[in-house]
Amino acid sequence: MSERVVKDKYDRPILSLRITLTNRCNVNCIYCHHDGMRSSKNEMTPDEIYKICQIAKRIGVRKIRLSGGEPLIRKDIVEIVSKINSIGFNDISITTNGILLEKYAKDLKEAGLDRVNVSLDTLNPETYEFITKKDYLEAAKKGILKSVEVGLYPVKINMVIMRDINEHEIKDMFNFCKDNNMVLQLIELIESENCDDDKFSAEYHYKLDMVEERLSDIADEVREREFMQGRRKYYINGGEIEVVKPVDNSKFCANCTRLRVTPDGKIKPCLLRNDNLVDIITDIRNNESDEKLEEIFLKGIDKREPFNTD
Ligand SMILES: Nc1nc2c(ncn2[C@@H]2O[C@H](COP(=O)(O)OP(=O)(O)OP(=O)(O)O)[C@@H](O)[C@H]2O)c(=O)[nH]1
Ligand SMILES: C[S@@+](CC[C@H](N)C(=O)[O-])C[C@H]1O[C@@H](n2cnc3c(N)ncnc32)[C@H](O)[C@@H]1O
Ligand code: SF4
Ligand code: SF4
Repeated sequence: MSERVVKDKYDRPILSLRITLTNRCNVNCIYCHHDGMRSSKNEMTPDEIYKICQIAKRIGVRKIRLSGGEPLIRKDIVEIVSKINSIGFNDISITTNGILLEKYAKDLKEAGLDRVNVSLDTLNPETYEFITKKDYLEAAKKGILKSVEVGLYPVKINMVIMRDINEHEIKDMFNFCKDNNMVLQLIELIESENCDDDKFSAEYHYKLDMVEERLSDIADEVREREFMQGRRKYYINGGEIEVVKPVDNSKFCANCTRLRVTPDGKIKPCLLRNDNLVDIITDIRNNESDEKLEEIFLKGIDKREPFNTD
């Protein structure tokens, strides 16, 4: 039997769910968009997250991504992954700053986590401290290597590229990734109303078009991820670089297949909008039926619109 696929009004299939587990974090990155939302009271419990994932599975979601804030500062993170794993998704992943990964990587793997994306913008301790306001570079690196060691695969390194801050470090970071069998993701800085410093994006924004051109020239192979915002992957000398260019990119939004959930249990149709959230947690707490909860999910999907259009 073929799996169910729900599409939105723009013919985009909903294949992945991104759950922001908390807005709290153990660092304070200068550019952080906080997954598009600041408030963080009333975080969902593991059972509530489990229920949301069960409904997601019913409507055909294949992939679950846990994010934050920093998802690993939730003390129940292993329990959350274990519960989600019992539902049977194709892919469960976490996006993390890596600082607590040395502690949790093995337990997360055993609980059913498939892979991690770890944010690391620099290998330079001073630059790391400038960006995050903390000196946790070594902890993050240890966490990254531990993830590789326990078999989370692939480990992806998220590097947000900023003018005059780390643009010159791409080659070093690529070598660090290649040497440790990891994928490098270069991310264009997104302007967001949820960033503490609203002038930051304009000052440090660095267009990745030239970088992509250069990668095209030297790549042995280029592939496109059709159901993942049409992103391109470049294979170079046995290493891999993916480029994430969400800014003013209508193709990126036209190929967006993910729905989001906020820490306090609202369906969030788009990273960059907060005027179309749909509350689902109230009905979960009222023990409403799965059919009713599915209807709420579908209402969230109905509100999806591409943020960037031509
Ligand atoms: N505008 C926009 N940016 C996104 C979206 N999803 C991810 N991003 C950006 O892409 C970057 C990487 O996100 P991750 O959480 O590591 O996950 P991913 O790369 O999207 O997912 P995988 O490739 O499956 O590992 C982050 O900097 C996000 O800000 C999205 O739906 N819209
Ligand atoms: C909000 S963080 C949450 C997960 C975790 N704390 C981390 O840093 O990986 C998710 C991803 O968004 C990226 N991000 C945050 N603010 C951004 C911005 N303004 N532009 C582009 N990416 C951003 C981070 O680098 C990280 O890879
Ligand atoms: S990007 Fe991640 S690690 Fe940095 S402040 Fe935001 S949530 Fe925390
Ligand atoms: S519509 Fe565009 S901006 Fe909104 S979540 Fe999807 S890719 Fe991101």
